[in-house]
Amino acid sequence: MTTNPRSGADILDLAPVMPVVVVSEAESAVPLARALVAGGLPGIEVTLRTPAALEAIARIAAEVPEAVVGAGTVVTPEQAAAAAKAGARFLVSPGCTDGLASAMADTGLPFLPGVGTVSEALALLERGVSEMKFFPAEASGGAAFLKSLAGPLPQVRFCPTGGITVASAPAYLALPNVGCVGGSWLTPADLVAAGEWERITGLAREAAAF
Ligand SMILES: O=C(O)C(=O)C[C@H](O)[C@H](O)COP(=O)(O)O
Repeated sequence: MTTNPRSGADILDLAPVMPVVVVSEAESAVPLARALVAGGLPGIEVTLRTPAALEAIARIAAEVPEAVVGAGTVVTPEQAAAAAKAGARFLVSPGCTDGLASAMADTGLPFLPGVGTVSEALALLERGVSEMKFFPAEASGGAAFLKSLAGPLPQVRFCPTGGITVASAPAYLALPNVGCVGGSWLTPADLVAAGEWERITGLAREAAAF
């Protein structure tokens, strides 16, 4: 069984790539998680964008103990609590407010709050948070932006997400302040709908080797 992450750093260290998945049917959650784990990616961010998301998190937590399932797209305090109740082992948000950061901290789970600017990163540092999601990565300046931050803010490590592909991931991962990258390219909707689990394992294996 994979160890539960206890800090933001533990989340970043799960694997080079964090699959960001949108689950439309709760029935696909378990085989999807198994396919990613088989490819070497234990950490899975299930976005709270679909009605099936909380059920998907609960099923993965109960049935795939080798996976470390987290909730993504946490945008309200209520969602943070609901995701924790469903069995999420970490939380990820695309942006952050004081209220959301407090709600995520109150769950006792490790979390990666989202930032897109230096000032947002500074606000989180003031709260003692030094691991963050950088979103939307490509649209907000990409690897060049994060490279610029490594000088003034060397204590912050990021999981850039948003527009990253198998081709652009290595440039991010080469930076000292990037722990892992997030992306949805590992679980294309058509492969999930068709139950093409072996092909998803293949995409995961390629990413796990970064
Ligand atoms: O839902 C969230 O919480 C987000 O922050 C958005 C996702 O992380 C990105 O949509 C994934 O990015 P793509 O790999 O470009 O699909």
